[in-house]
Amino acid sequence: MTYDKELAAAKKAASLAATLCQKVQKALLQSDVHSKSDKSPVTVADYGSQAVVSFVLEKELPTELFSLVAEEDTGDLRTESGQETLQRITKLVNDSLGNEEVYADTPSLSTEDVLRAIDHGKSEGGAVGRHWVLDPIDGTKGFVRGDQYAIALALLDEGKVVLGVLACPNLPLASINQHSSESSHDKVGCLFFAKVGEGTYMQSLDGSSPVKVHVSAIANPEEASFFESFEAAHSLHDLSSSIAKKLGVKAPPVRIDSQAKYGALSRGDGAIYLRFPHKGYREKIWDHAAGCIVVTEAGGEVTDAAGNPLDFSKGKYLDLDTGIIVTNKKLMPSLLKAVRASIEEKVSSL
Ligand SMILES: Nc1ncnc2c1ncn2[C@@H]1O[C@H](COP(=O)(O)O)[C@@H](O)[C@H]1OP(=O)(O)O
Ligand SMILES: [Mg+2]
Ligand SMILES: [Mg+2]
Ligand SMILES: [Mg+2]
Repeated sequence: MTYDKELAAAKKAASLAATLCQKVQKALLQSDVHSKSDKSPVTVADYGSQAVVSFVLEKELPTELFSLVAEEDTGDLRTESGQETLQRITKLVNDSLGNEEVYADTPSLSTEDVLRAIDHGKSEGGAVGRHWVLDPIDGTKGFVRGDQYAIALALLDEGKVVLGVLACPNLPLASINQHSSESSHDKVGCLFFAKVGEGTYMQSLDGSSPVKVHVSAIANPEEASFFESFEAAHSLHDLSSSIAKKLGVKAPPVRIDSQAKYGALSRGDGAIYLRFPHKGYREKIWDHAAGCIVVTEAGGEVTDAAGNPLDFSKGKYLDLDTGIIVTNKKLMPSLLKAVRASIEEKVSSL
């Protein structure tokens, strides 16, 4: 079947990367968190995860042209002060791969091999051919806090997302909606995956059989709950709350980090996800590609604030009107109306 071997490789790559991230999150030292030039945090796990995914995809799909658009680059790791960090990343990567029987005989990667694997992620993407799209840790701030994060991997074919995998190591296997009990949150670690035209499935990261998931069927906004960023710096919480009020949503927002929001929405834990970055922020394709197909294949819709579908064919960035909104097909028309009204109010009050 189409993209079968690509999906199998993507699941394997994201699961291995998740194991690496879990190990680092457990032992996280302050010295593992560095600041990039845009002031966002990056850890040895972000780099390690990118190296592992890049290595596994190339190994598993040797006959295909390999193009990867990924978040991290090796600039800081090639400096004098980056050498110790690079050694640590290399050890982490070798430990993760060494634990896999199939790679046990592969010679250990050198620091140069690791740099090369990370640098594979330099592709610009676009509308022609196939490109893998990776966020090695989406929600680094959540990761550093000990909260939610995701390894998000998708495949673009001629500008369209054709498969997506979201590994969410800290997301409970049971629903996180407001009616679920705390005790049902004990078992964590979800792997969501979707292939175009074939639906979305979830399994546990430790390998249970996959179950098909669907977005919430709620049609009455009063019964809906909505997700937004944990970090207020990532999304305008006041705009989301004005939209929710207009719609008649009663429940308070559920704030969690990363594309785990798309995963949770795809299985109906909540019905709406609203994201309105501050002025001047440009959304990147790796922050939405996997989440988008996971939600749409589960029966949901993902659009910008003007109601247009997201266009992943323009390179690294998404050119968007104002924000991103996600919900089921029944709620979308009234949600879009509330979004427009709230944005107009905001503009006229300036
Ligand atoms: N200033 C910002 N505005 C919006 N999103 C941001 C900003 N800085 C980083 N991000 C990205 O937002 C996503 C997580 O945000 P949220 O948890 O709010 O959904 C991540 O992709 C994060 O990148 P990163 O992958 O580096 O963590
Ligand atoms: Mg980052
Ligand atoms: Mg991200
Ligand atoms: Mg990231």
